[in-house]
Parts: sequence; structure tokens; C-alpha cells
Amino acid sequence: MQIAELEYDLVSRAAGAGHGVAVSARGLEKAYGAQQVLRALDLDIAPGEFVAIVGRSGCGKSTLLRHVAGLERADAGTIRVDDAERRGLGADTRVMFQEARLLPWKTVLENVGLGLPGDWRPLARAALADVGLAERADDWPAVLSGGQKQRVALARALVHSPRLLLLDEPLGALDALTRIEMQGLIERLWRQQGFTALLVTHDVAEAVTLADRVILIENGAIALDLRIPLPRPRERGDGAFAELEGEVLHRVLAREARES
Ligand SMILES: Nc1ncnc2c1ncn2[C@@H]1O[C@H](COP(=O)(O)OP(=O)(O)OP(=O)(O)O)[C@@H](O)[C@H]1O
Repeated sequence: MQIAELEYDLVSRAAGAGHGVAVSARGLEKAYGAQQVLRALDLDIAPGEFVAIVGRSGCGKSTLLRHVAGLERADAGTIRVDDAERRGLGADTRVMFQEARLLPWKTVLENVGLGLPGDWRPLARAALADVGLAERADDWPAVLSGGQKQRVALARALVHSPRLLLLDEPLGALDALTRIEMQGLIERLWRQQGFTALLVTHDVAEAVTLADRVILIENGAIALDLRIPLPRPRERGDGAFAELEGEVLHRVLAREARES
């Protein structure tokens, strides 16, 4: 590891240390009608860890995320967050979706401050500054680009200092360059704030860029759990990066080839 990378690592880890929750799923089962989506799924996430979930369309990624969020109840099995059983969306948890879901009749600042008690403006301004949009506080959401709207959605999630951030394909609708910028922003804020992150994505390169572990779901269970031991920030052109990306892709595509 280079000295600059090491410093980056130490400084950001120290700043956010001890904030994220541990997540533990045991024997999760979920069916929609006759379709069994999650099958005896077990998953452990360490405090402050960044885990990415990949898998073919319809394999159950978002379903798993909604269960971890507490937005849906499993047919069987449990989810524990810092050892407490999850029942409903916890105050320590925020979710970010593919659409920013901003309220069009409220300004950018008001959107970020939604639900904050008391003197919320300074907090909301600080969160907007963290995502690089301090000067857009008084704008309406309608005049922002897609990437800017997602920045606002990120500020709205992080203003609550969540201990668990769930990201359901949040960059899926963005162009490639904006997407890479947003990945850098999410990584920086995760490292500063130390929350636990669970990201659902179709983009294997995005998963390898951001995650400590990449998890592949097949047949409603975890088919691959791959640690990404690369220093951060990660270089996409790097040989070790390409090798890990290839390993995940190979596994996803092998399955698709068997089924087509
Ligand atoms: N509320 C629901 N009612 C009925 N079926 C559902 C519901 N939610 C999900 N499903 C089904 O469960 C399966 C898994 O859906 P899920 O959204 O978790 O997949 P995914 O892996 O996130 O897919 P994608 O990558 O396409 O977003 C799909 O076949 C979907 O149609």
C-alpha cells in the first residue's frame, strides 16, 4: 500500500470508527405466492462493513434489502441488528433508492431537513455541503440533474447519522461518469462516518470498487461471498481489481449460461 493510501485509510477509518451496526440474518425465507424468493438465507455483516449484493435480475436482491431494512417481514427466520431483532424500519437505518424521491414542493434544503427536529437548518446545510451542493439549498428539485438529485437523497439519508445505510441500486439511472463520481462520494462519506453499508447493484465493477465483500445471490441463497482485499480508493485499471471483477462476472455468467 502506498503511504498516501495508508494515510487516507487510517484517517478515514479513525474518523468513523465504532458507528456502524452489526447485521445478522438467519434462515430467512420469503415467498410471493408460489414463488420462493429467499431460501434459508444466512448473512452476517460486521459493524462498519461495506457489503455489495449482486445477482441476476429477479434473484431477490431488493427483497433481501427490504427485509434488512425492516420494510417487509420474512415468512421464517430472523434479522438482528446489533443483537436486537428487527421489527420495522429502525431509527438507526436509512434507505436510498434508484429514484431520489424528493418532494417537488419543497426546496432542496427543506427536502434534506425533512423529519429533523428543532433547529434543523444548520444540520441540513452541513449535509448538503458534504455532498457538494451547498449552493443549491434554495433551488427546487425540478431544476437539478439526476446526479444532483441523488446527492440530495444521499444528504437526506446521512443528515440523520444512520448506523446502517441501505442502497438499492441508487446509481442505476445515472450516466457512467456521474456514476463513478457518486461512487467516490459514497465511499468518502462511508469512510468518514463509519456506518454499515449494504448496496444492491447490477454493476459488478461498482461492487468491487466499493465493497469489502461482494455477495452473489442465486436461488434465493448466497452462492458466493468474496472478500475484496484491495486498498482504497481503488483503481479500476488495476490487475488485482480486474481479477476480482472477473471472478464475480465469471460466476454470474456461468449460471446464466447453464440456464439459457
Ligand atoms: N411485493 C411483491 N409481490 C410479488 N412478487 C414480488 C414482490 N416483490 C418481489 N417480487 C418477486 O420476487 C422476485 C425477486 O424480486 P427482487 O426485486 O428482490 O429481485 P432483484 O434481484 O432485486 O431484481 P432486479 O435486479 O431486477 O431489481 C421477482 O421475481 C419479483 O417479481
